[in-house]
Amino acid sequence: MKKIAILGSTGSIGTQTLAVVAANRDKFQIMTLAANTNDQLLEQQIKEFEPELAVLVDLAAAKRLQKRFVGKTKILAGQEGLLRAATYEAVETVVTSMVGFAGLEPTIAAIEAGKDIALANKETLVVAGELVMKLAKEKNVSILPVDSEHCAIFQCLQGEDRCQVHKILLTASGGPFRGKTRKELAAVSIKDCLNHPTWSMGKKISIDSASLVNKGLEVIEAKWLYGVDYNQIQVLVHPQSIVHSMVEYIDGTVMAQLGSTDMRLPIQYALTYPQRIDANFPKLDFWNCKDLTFSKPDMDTFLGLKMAYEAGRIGGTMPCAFNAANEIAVEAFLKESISFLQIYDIIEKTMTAHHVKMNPTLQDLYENDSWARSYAANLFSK
Ligand SMILES: NC(=O)C1=CN([C@@H]2O[C@H](COP(=O)(O)OP(=O)(O)OC[C@H]3O[C@@H](n4cnc5c(N)ncnc54)[C@H](OP(=O)(O)O)[C@@H]3O)[C@@H](O)[C@H]2O)C=CC1
Ligand SMILES: CC(=O)[C@@H](O)[C@H](O)COP(=O)(O)O
Ligand SMILES: [Mn+2]
Repeated sequence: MKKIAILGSTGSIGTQTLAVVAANRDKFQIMTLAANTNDQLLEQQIKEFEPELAVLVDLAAAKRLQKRFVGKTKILAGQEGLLRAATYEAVETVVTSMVGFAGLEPTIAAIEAGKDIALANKETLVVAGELVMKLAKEKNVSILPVDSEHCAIFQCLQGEDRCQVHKILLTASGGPFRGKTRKELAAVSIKDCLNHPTWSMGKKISIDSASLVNKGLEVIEAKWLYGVDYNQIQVLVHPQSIVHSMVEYIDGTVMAQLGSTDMRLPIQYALTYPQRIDANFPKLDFWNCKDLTFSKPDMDTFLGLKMAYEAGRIGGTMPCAFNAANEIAVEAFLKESISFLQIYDIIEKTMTAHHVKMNPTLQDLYENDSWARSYAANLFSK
């Protein structure tokens, strides 16, 4: 019985993780759950999975739940509660399914406490990949990728010599605006952005997929997970999202992982690795597969990917600034304060103004995240 914590249990990845657990009650036990504000859904989850500890970071939401909840589960509030959920003694694996930079602190706390990490929160490695991977090595904990592409790469690397990897072929759906011109992107709405062609996901990652910032974040995530150079990571637009990514070896062999567009597969694999267990979700049906196509991404239109490569190659605190500017811009876009294309402007201006610090400490990263957030916010709130 694997004992699990889920940070971000009320979100897209969190609820799908609970679906995997519900289908395999003999294999997994939920020890702690944490979310931000959604007390109604967290309460339902507590009733169904009976964790020992549940946390709402938002103090008002936690208070509401503490007032009405009767049961054995202890309910805590705030950041302190979140860190308790991440480091809870009996937990073996922490699923990091919170969104954004907020995922960094509890992930580091969980690694410090010796927990294996099923990593969905890609922002953690974008901001602090070098530090996090080093810490995981020191603490002898596994970082198991949940992101579908990174799970695919991980599977393609099994049993192989990593020194013989020629390149990683990272697939991208192209998002809802694949093929569109910059002019056409000017007036896109929130609803257009959230209409992802192949995946159903939380709002922030859906906007990131539309801007190709998500693919940029994934390039940096792959760099740290697999220790490759940026020129060894090639993005391929594959609109069908069936080939989840590939690895090309020095002899020209290409290994690919294919599967249905269902996040329960990578989530389950991260929780059962190195074993596989039966799927309780639809498998790929080759009779109904459309053509599998691959093409070059349009990085001159979808600047999110181009700027992420730049940020990654510069290194130091630049990916942290890139990420913070994007988070601020996406939040503003979702509040209808800026247009879609302004997301790119805000990232670009923040990166241009940023003074990079190489080999940053965690403290440096926190300071640079704060700096980039306020710089980015000032670009449109004046
Ligand atoms: N969705 C997907 O298919 C995929 C997602 N990912 C990555 O996984 C992560 C989660 O994405 P997704 O599930 O789509 O996001 P959602 O927006 O659906 O869910 C986010 C979750 O995080 C919680 N949360 C937000 N802020 C905080 C905070 N400060 N403290 C504690 N909990 C917080 C939310 O709580 P509440 O509901 O209470 O606000 C919610 O449970 C992201 O990093 C994303 O890039 C990666 C690959 C695929
Ligand atoms: C499901 C998943 O892993 C997402 O990160 C997905 O990759 C988004 O699709 P895009 O390829 O459109 O960014
Ligand atoms: Mn992905």
